[in-house]
Amino acid sequence: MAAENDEIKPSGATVLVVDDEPNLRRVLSAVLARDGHEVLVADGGRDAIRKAKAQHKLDLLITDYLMPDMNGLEVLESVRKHHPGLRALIISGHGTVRSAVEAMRLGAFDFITKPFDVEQVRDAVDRALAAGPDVSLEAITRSAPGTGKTASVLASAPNPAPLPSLVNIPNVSLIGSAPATQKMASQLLKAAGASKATVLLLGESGTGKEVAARLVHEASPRKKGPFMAISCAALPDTLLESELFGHEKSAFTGAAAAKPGKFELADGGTLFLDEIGDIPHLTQVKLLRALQEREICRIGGVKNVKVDVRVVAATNRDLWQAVQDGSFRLDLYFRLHVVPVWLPPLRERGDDIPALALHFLEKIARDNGKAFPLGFSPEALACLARQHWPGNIRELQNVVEYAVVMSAPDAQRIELDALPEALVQETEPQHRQEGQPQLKVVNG
Ligand SMILES: Nc1ncnc2c1ncn2[C@@H]1O[C@H](COP(=O)(O)OP(=O)(O)OP(=O)(O)O)[C@@H](O)[C@H]1O
Repeated sequence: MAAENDEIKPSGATVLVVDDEPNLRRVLSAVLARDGHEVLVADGGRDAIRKAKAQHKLDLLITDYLMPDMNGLEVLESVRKHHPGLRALIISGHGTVRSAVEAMRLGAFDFITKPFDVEQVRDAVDRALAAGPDVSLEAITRSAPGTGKTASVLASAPNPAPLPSLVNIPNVSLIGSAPATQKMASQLLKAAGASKATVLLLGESGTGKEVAARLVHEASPRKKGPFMAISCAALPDTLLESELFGHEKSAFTGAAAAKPGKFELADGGTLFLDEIGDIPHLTQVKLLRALQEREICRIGGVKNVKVDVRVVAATNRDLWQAVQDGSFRLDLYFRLHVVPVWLPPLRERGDDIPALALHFLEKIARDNGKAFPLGFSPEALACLARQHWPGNIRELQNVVEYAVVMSAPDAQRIELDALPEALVQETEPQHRQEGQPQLKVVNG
């Protein structure tokens, strides 16, 4: 088995291993050398930069995240000045997902949490080497957008734990640190990295599918391209087709001028198709063709137009069930079900409720021109925490909005009596028992 694997592994690469723990350096060097790579070791960031500078050829950096002299992302940033496009694996025993997210955003290939399995590292090394140099390099060494600080300064901010934002990239703020949320975020970021793969977001209404779709776009190499969103349930059949594929002049009554559809408008970027489970049969056929051929034909048009679009689709329906009962095409299902990501209901990430509630409180108070209340009273927070939240994060947001409106303009905090009465009266046990995920994720 090992011998078989050895035959297909990339070998002969030059790898720099940076870790202040001698044992780890030893283990990693031994494993990599056994796989036929040339291994350089450094016991810290400065040593790594010096060695990288002196090195002509470097194919991969494996660096610890937390080291006494600098963190792994700073090492990556500096080393890349001498080795543009260098791939990196960041290893951390202190791996908050936030650092992982930051690492991926800055162009690290993978983030590995200690304790790790040697096979896991070998696998990550193989994938990083097989991927070749990172061509989106400028994005890594550039200053982090909108802050004026360098990305490494952001990443090394002391103790990220009190910050509620799990992912905070321009246009996207994904709040939450519950294990289910972390898993979701890490899957979304991995999906983002595969710039063409169709992503299918599965989750109940209000679980953050649009936020997730934006994250996939903004964290992907397509982020400079457009992000277009359309709700497939909100439009009558003919209008939906015209919105998706566009139309030529006089294609139908009222088509006074030619109009490009969302597929064309999203060229080079991402198209978010919300409520995909609701599209009519005929549109399913056309969508399938667009996904297969990567080209569309406007309504009333004669020529096909090539489009470079990544589709992120979302549904709160059980799509597999829809396939079973004949309302959704099997071939389209498989076209969409490439990278499925499950968005857990809020009741399965109860730990996120305080951070989400505070996030909405700040945002809503600001939007309403109110002074930002300091927070929630313990009773109010406890009440929020024990709800079942059938409407998920959107419902929590609505409740916070209600509470802001109901509170006195100069209220220092949100009290229990500012929350909707029905919520306050609800009792924990009944509602906790009700909630079961409504969706089945096939092969997910
Ligand atoms: N993790 C999160 N962090 C911060 N805000 C969030 C998060 N998830 C969702 N939201 C917010 O909650 C609201 C509902 O999210 P969103 O519209 O993305 O849900 P959805 O699953 O698309 O809902 P629907 O299926 O009803 O369209 C939005 O205002 C969104 O900004």
